[in-house]
Amino acid sequence: MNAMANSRRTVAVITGANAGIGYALAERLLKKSSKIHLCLACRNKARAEEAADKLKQKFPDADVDIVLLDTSSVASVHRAAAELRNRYDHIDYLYLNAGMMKVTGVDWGYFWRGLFSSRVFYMFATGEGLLVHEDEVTDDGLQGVFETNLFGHYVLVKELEDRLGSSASDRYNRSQLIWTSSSNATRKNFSMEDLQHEHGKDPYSSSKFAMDILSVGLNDSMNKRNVYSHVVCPGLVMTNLTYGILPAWFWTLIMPFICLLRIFVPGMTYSAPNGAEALVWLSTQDPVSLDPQVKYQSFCGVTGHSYVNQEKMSIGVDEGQELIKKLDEIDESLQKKCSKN
Ligand SMILES: NC(=O)C1=CN([C@@H]2O[C@H](COP(=O)(O)OP(=O)(O)OC[C@H]3O[C@@H](n4cnc5c(N)ncnc54)[C@H](OP(=O)(O)O)[C@@H]3O)[C@@H](O)[C@H]2O)C=CC1
Ligand SMILES: CC(C)CCC[C@@H](C)[C@H]1CC[C@H]2C3=C(CC[C@]12C)[C@@]1(C)CCC(=O)[C@@H](C)[C@@H]1CC3
Repeated sequence: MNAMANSRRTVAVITGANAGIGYALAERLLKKSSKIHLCLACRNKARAEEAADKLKQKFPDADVDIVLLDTSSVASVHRAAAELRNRYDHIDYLYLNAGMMKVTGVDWGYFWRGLFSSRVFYMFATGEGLLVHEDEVTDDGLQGVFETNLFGHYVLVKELEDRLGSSASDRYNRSQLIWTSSSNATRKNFSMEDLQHEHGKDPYSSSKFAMDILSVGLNDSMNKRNVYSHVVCPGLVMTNLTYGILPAWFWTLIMPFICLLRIFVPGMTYSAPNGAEALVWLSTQDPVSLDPQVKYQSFCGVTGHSYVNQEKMSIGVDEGQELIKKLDEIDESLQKKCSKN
């Protein structure tokens, strides 16, 4: 880890760290170096404490604490950011991982047609068009998937700006923003005119594509301050998110099939530690040498070994700037609403 060589402690904050990929990431980071200070940013105190206790049991010397953060509430994001600013004068790694997807069903007709078509492997790798989604409106009046996956994280980054990077070009002052995006992110599901995806059918894909655009925009505006942003796809991982699509027993039953499918679709990482591969790998890289136009994917071989693949994206810096401008407008209008109440 690049900040390790410095005498001050290395701080990593992980959102959605109490379960799934976020928790596996926490474990893998501690396995790499028990000197890292971890902060689990979670929405539920009991679940966060349980995860922190589990980590401390496995790594008795580890420095692990929690902060309460609900990315679907701007007030909660502001409170969490204030708490994090209080505790740390510098954040080295900010993992923007918390996320949700509300699925009401699988389009099995589309699945069977896809199975006997040329798009079969693409279908397994991206899940594009296979799921039937729903969304909700948050107390902030925003679309739930948009606010949870993207907007709440954007506000967090903004609020933590003075704890990220530094204008001094010292490499130990660098910070990395690492977003858990998805191979399911597709341009055709995203519109700048319908950022929150109020009128579309795939809010998850839209929020993840917006994440890819945002990361490109943030590099453009923040690299000069030594802040670097990258996106990751962990592959298809068995977590509460996938158990919301099909039951756990089903996924366990078809595990041999999924492992075999890795010959053609290496994104079938299946386990959370495998899925965390690219997230861990990024923390070991010099961010200056990384390409902001690449999505870092966790891949897995048939024998079960995980590795990182790089997939080129094609996103304009101007798109990134436009998205940031629009997110700032939403943020301002929410702040105005709050100050009136
Ligand atoms: N599983 C997969 O196949 C893939 C997952 N991803 C992405 O990986 C990330 C992690 O998901 P995964 O581990 O699979 O799923 P899990 O459901 O296991 O974990 C999601 C984490 O995010 C937290 N979370 C959800 N909503 C909020 C919120 N409003 N505020 C704060 N935390 C919240 C959950 O908290 P709680 O436990 O309280 O619900 C949990 O800790 C997500 O961004 C997801 O989109 C990307 C590609 C594939
Ligand atoms: C394999 C089984 C016999 C049939 C399962 C069919 C679908 C339910 C899955 C096939 C590809 C999967 C997939 C995802 C969800 C479940 C599938 C559609 C994701 C969209 C989950 C969230 C992500 O972010 C993507 C990376 C996944 C891509 C693959």
